[in-house]
Amino acid sequence: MIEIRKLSRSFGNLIAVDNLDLSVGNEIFGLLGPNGAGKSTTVMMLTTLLKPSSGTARVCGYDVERDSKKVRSKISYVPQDMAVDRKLTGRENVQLYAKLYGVPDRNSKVEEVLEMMGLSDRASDLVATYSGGMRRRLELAQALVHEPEVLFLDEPTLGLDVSGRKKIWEHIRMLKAEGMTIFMTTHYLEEAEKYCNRVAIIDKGRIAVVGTPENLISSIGEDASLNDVFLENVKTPEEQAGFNSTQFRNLLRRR
Ligand SMILES: Nc1ncnc2c1ncn2[C@@H]1O[C@H](COP(=O)(O)OP(=O)(O)OP(=O)(O)O)[C@@H](O)[C@H]1O
Repeated sequence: MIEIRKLSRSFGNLIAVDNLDLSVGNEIFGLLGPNGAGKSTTVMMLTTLLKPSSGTARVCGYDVERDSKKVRSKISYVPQDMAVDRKLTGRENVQLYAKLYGVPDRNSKVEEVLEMMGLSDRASDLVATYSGGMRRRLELAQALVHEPEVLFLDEPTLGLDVSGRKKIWEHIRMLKAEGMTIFMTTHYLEEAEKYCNRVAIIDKGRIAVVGTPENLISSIGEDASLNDVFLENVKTPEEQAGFNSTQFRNLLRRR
């Protein structure tokens, strides 16, 4: 569903994404990495919102630069920041999207996705009155209205409480079971460990490791977790600055 070859993106002298190679099939795929690692930049290129500096990416067989319109018709993207209008009702938000995408049989499709996300009862209420979890589910409903083949999610459970996060994951898994490919970023490693079919850890624009959570964890040790895999593959700020942890502690002691 997604084929990335030697994909790079620079901002001035900064290389945000560096020579990325990755293939994603029909799965829940998690892109993990520290702040500033290049996750959002990668997602922005795959969703045609940002031009690559070099390399190629194909989504559903279409090139993100040459066939960007085709790509957009096959995907949906739920960004980190709010993607719904607080001054409209839930239903009006989804209707707006359905109209923009020229969805046939619009009204019944809108009701179907609202129902799917458990929002039918509150669909006539203003989004301003929704909880964070409901708003996230509305963003998903909106993203699903044109039946995308690939769904890109930037930190879908960020800021939600435990039950809100559980609900979002139930929906994500249901979408995968129905044949949708999910490409997501997250900082919640325990969620990625539990729910992603495969993950990649990216650091300073480069992929450090990619694989199933089970395989990555077993390569570290018996009682390990995805947190340990992450820490093993991502440089801490002091390591990036050329210190090892002992040097860093000594430096702090001297101050
Ligand atoms: N429009 C831009 N102009 C200049 N630099 C940018 C721009 N967008 C991103 N960057 C830089 O590119 C690097 C990668 O940023 P990116 O947002 O992709 O990281 P991220 O992994 O998504 O981080 P986070 O987890 O904090 O969201 C960072 O150093 C960031 O400051």
